[in-house]
Amino acid sequence: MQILQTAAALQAQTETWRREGQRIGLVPTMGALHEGHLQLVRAAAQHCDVVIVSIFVNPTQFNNPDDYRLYPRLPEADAELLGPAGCTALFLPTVEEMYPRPAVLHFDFGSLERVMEGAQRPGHFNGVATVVSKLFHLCRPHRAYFGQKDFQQVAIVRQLVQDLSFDLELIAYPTIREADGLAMSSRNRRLTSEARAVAPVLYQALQQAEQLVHEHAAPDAVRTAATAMLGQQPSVTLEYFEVADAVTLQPVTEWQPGQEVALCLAAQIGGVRLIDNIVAKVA
Ligand SMILES: Nc1ncnc2c1ncn2[C@@H]1O[C@H](COP(=O)(O)OP(=O)(O)OP(=O)(O)O)[C@@H](O)[C@H]1O
Ligand SMILES: CC(C)(CO)[C@@H](O)C(=O)[O-]
Ligand code: BAL
Repeated sequence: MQILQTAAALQAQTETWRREGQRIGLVPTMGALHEGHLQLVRAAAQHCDVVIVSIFVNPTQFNNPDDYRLYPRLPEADAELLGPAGCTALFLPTVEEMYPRPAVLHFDFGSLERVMEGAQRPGHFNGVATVVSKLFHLCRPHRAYFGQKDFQQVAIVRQLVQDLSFDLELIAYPTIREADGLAMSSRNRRLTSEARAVAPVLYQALQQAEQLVHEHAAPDAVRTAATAMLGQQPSVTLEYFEVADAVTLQPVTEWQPGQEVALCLAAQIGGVRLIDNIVAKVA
């Protein structure tokens, strides 16, 4: 596996691969890799000739300076994991390499970004769209892999691909969980053992909500039940629990038969912010 640290080196390599007719897979990450990331890399290796993994803790998508400062950074350990998973090239740029001057691009994804993560984290999706666009230009992937754990991010990137006519296939990969149901996340490393013991309640609340959807409880009753379950845990601060249409991401007030709904939440446990979701189908 080669490690590339400059945009110029990455561009030269991807141009060569394109000329040779190699199919390029891209897995963008912020590092502190876990099994969720590695499954994306393995999936990319299965379907592509070469796989680029980027590790870049992107400052422009953080609205909270402490969250950015405390984000786990483990580049050496990450590099060890990537070769065996099938990564061909690790792109590990500095902030100055990615942003030689302050980022000024402005994206507007309309109603898709005015809810949930977009509403709670001002500027977040502008930063995501900026860095993902740059990565798409530098890597010129045939396929780009993203996790469903970041459900709204997938919807935003899908819109970005369409709006800017990126010639690539977007692959949304299912959420990988710990044995107790907690969605794998780099931020899980920051949980204390007490917080880690409580954290599976997030998935339990989602499972309860899914069951209620299947029982045709009203959307507001689903929200209320989830909020009540999470409210029983003093260390959990719920930011939102939403029942959203899985395509438009807008809050659901009435079920449509056959509709897919995304049950999405964000919560802080002991000061660590986690997100999770389940997609359920209305009978
Ligand atoms: N548990 C998981 N299952 C599947 N994909 C995942 C999982 N966790 C992260 N991903 C995906 O990996 C890519 C990189 O995510 P990122 O590096 O932010 O990791 P993360 O674990 O989501 O970290 P955090 O949520 O703490 O920022 C994203 O497309 C993300 O959706
Ligand atoms: C897609 C991404 C790598 C952009 O920084 C990030 O938002 C993430 O890790 O999900
Ligand atoms: N995977 C989500 C990226 C973020 O929280 O900024």
